[in-house]
Amino acid sequence: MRTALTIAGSDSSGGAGIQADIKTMTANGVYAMSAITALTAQNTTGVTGIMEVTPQFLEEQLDDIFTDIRPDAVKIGMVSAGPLIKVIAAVLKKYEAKHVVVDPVMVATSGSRLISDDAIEVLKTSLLPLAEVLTPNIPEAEVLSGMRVRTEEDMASAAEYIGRTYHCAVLCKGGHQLNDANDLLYRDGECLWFRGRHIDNPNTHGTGCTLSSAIASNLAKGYCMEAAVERAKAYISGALSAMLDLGKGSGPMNHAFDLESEFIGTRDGDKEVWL
Ligand SMILES: Nc1ncnc2c1ncn2[C@@H]1O[C@H](COP(=O)(O)OP(=O)(O)OP(=O)(O)O)[C@@H](O)[C@H]1O
Ligand SMILES: Cc1ncc(COP(=O)(O)O)c(N)n1
Repeated sequence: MRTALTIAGSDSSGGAGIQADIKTMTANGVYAMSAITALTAQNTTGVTGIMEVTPQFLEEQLDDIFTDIRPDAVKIGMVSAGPLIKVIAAVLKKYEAKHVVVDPVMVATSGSRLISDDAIEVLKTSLLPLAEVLTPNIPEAEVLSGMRVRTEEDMASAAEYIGRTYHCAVLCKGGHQLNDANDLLYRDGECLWFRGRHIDNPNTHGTGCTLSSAIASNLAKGYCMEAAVERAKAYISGALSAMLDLGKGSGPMNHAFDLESEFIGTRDGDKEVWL
């Protein structure tokens, strides 16, 4: 079985972060491992607290993983502080990690800030150059390129600038802002559009985490970048189409849409009767 590692923050409500990544990797047929950068106390309405791990403890988790079960791909999500980013960069180099997917998480769907300003600078100088592919959404692409992104042409220009600067592929996601389901892949001087079907579902908590983990899983299984993105888009469309509706805010998706999940008891009026 192929293996994948997520380096990210824990989401107590289970829809984004480490929890979304492990569900996605499992559903995409790879063995999932995790190195946790921070605990967050959050639900679908917002993040109420962040507790970072120490850089030493993150390094210990990563050393234990790489010296035992080597990941075939690595996905990096929320890393809120510069010293943690430096540890990740050093470990990826030390173990010559393959298929590194970086989702440059900056702000949660609920609006909460998930990275400090100085950490963005460390991200740019030490982590982005190690990535095979970056997956910014539009606001993140604006921060990384210093450009305003308002049109599809702007998405292509920003992705090209980021790709040339950090020598990697860039998947600029249109979600929630320009065109929801249409993403642009810049790779080796060429732009390729992935035009998805817009799904009318307001519950999009964790879409970015899920897409990047699905790409990492498919790279781990040996698919080329274009096929990995295509398959990841199909997976996220399935998870959104399942129309799960949990929580008071922008809720999570159904990562296990392929598995049976209905209540098997019966109903007596308003009451659930257990078998
Ligand atoms: N309503 C939708 N219908 C179909 N696909 C969607 C929809 N919303 C988002 N997507 C897809 O989900 C993926 C994640 O994109 P999105 O822009 O939502 O990421 P993000 O902003 O980083 O997510 P997050 O909510 O985790 O911050 C992309 O492939 C995008 O096209
Ligand atoms: C731990 C963690 N990582 C990432 C996100 C971003 O996901 P979203 O923007 O969908 O809230 C999050 N909310 N929490």
